[in-house]
Amino acid sequence: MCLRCCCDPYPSVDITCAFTKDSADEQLKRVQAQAVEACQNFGCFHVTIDPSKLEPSKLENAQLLQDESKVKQAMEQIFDKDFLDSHTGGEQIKVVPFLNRHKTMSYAKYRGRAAESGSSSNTEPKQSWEIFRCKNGLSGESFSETDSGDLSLLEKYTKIFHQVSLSLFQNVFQLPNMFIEEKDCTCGKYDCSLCTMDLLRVFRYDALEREEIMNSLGSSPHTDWGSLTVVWQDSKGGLQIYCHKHEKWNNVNLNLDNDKKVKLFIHVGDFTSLALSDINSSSINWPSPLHRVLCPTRSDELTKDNGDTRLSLVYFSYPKRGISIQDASQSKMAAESMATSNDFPFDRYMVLHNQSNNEKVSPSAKETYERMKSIPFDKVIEEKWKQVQR
Ligand SMILES: O=C(O)CCC(=O)C(=O)O
Ligand SMILES: [Fe+2]
Repeated sequence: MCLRCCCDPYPSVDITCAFTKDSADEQLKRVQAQAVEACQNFGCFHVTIDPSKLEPSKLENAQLLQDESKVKQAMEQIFDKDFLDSHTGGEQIKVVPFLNRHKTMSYAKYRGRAAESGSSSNTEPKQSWEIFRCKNGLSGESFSETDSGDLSLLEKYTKIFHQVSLSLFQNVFQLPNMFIEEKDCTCGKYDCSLCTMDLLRVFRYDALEREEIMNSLGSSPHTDWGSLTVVWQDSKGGLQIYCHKHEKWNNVNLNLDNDKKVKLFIHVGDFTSLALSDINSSSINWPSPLHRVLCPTRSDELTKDNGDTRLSLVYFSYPKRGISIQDASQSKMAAESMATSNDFPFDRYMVLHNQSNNEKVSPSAKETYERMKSIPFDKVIEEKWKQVQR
């Protein structure tokens, strides 16, 4: 059983050179080693990127993430009450179309507080918008006829996060290209749908009274299902990671230097962790960290209610369509053998748990792994989305 300490502080790696240098470069080799070590020891790490050292074409629109107040200002527009009323008509779940920069339709989905996203039966005190990198990701759903230009900003953010994720897989981790879908969506052109499951979610967490915070978690404990998650959180913090060894929740502390660097936090997801682990032994090579989010504390001045909320942008990367855990498995033994170890901590992976609220007896996490490992992961995720009623 893997009982490595993964208490804070979490490592921080400046990955700017991953956008500019080729793989023979010594500085990039050091960055690769630091990032891989962070993934092995923690399954998560901070990254910083210095846009002033990049030509804009290397990471388009990186400046949109440079300044916390600008991100918050932009995102407050889409959570503004009047904006929500006019685009969702007061509904708690609504797909809203908007004109993208190609002047064709894209879609974003709003979820209000009553919309449950996880396994617990309580309402989580947050609102969110989500957008798929695939233009047709939401197009099959019913939507209103209004169009909102403000939502097109979500596509720009999606693109930045995708470029960061791609650069990590290709230039930093140097893993095979099946862990991530590189291509832009062309579904409009070819009339297919969901060419990639990659998606951005923007969360706005309510500020709560101090006594309420532990009873009403912003996000209940979970691991992320996919290849990799990229998180931008504002200076309220609130993201916490669990250390299994010390049975302790640790804050993901922010570096608040006003140095104009883009500051993100990276999580390894269940897919990557399962593919890189040696399932025949008991060892997790790259853990998929258990994490949760605490809501911010409400200040005494009621008028400051809005300023007290916490904002985060969370981007989920998934493997290429059609790829199973077994296809991506880096352990030849695990890829070939049917036998899996009884010591491997399958229970730690949310993707292997039935997250629906129905009472029926679920198979064990190990049994689920056995069944799931050879199924294309996009099919697995479609089933998971049904479990959490998306
Ligand atoms: O809001 C955050 O910082 C993280 C949320 C999260 O963990 C998730 O949506 O999977
Ligand atoms: Fe998460």
